[in-house]
Amino acid sequence: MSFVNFQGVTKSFGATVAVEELNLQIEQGEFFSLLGPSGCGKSTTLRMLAGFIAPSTGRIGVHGRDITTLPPEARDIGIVFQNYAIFPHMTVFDNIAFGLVERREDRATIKRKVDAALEQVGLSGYGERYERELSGGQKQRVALARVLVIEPEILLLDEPLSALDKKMREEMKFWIKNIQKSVGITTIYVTHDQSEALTMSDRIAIMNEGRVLQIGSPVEIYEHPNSRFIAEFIGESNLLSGRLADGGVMVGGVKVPVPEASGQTDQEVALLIRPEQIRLEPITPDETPKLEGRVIDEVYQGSIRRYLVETMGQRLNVEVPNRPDLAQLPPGADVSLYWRPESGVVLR
Ligand SMILES: Nc1ncnc2c1ncn2[C@@H]1O[C@H](COP(=O)(O)OP(=O)(O)OP(=O)(O)O)[C@@H](O)[C@H]1O
Repeated sequence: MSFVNFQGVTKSFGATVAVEELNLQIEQGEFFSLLGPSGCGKSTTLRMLAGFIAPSTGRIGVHGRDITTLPPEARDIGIVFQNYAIFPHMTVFDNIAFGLVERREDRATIKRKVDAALEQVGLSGYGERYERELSGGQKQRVALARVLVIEPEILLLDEPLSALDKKMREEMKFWIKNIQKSVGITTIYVTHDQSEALTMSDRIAIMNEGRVLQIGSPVEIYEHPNSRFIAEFIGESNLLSGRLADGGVMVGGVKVPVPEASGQTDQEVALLIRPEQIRLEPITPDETPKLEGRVIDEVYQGSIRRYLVETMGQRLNVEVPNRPDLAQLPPGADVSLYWRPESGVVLR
């Protein structure tokens, strides 16, 4: 039996179906992300688990207990939102102590637990500060400490990094993941940012229009997306249109080998190739490459060069590391293209 169980959960707001027939199992200690575009239903899912809204149909279970109709305060769940919900008129110490005071813990225990929480989030010595004296990242650390100190069974994080600047977001991604691992708390993270989900999660559920389209590890989701929607939503993608053939996909008169191509010959498919999987080389006169193309555009982006290459009547994005041993290819250059057959994913 999984730790968190959504069974046939649907939530409608009038005519809007925010979440439809959700069946989701999350294991104890897992870092699980709900990822999807705005309006896909991820916050609604989280809010139903927290008890802020009730499902229209279906059941939610935690640790073998049916919590579908329990009020939020009767659920053992902590939540951190996008906007740092810390009290401005209280010190950091008192903010973190808040839940413990409500539970009427004694002063010595409160002091010990708050000091430990401050240390855990790297804010020892910040106890006497007020919200206005903290950076955005520090405020989110306080918000997290305030939740962790009461040792909930489940931690819910609703876009906790989206109000931070890019550099702080990068730093906090690793920091949150590390803290989650060291505490071992079952965590459900809501985000529309694929890089956050890929970096932090054990597993990711990709949602769209109220439904879960795929669940898998970051590697499974990125390397084996099960639909065009996911291929395009996660990372950069080239989707070549072609038709299934024996051992490959026919693209513009060329058979591109693929590892497995079950399905009907001649069926229309898309062949996904990630930009970083393609190797580009200048064509030398004695070469007969399998795939030839021409550079249409080149964009310098510091650590990589991005090329737009026309081949087999279609255009591909190619990402090449900026290294002295890799040729720089100006627009107009004739090139050969290589990738391993197993880098291609056939999507229907
Ligand atoms: N209280 C509400 N009343 C009416 N419709 C709602 C309500 N809450 C959410 N919805 C609708 O339900 C759908 C899913 O919303 P939800 O907030 O779960 O999406 P989301 O994936 O979290 O989006 P975002 O990333 O923009 O927060 C949307 O169409 C939204 O407009």
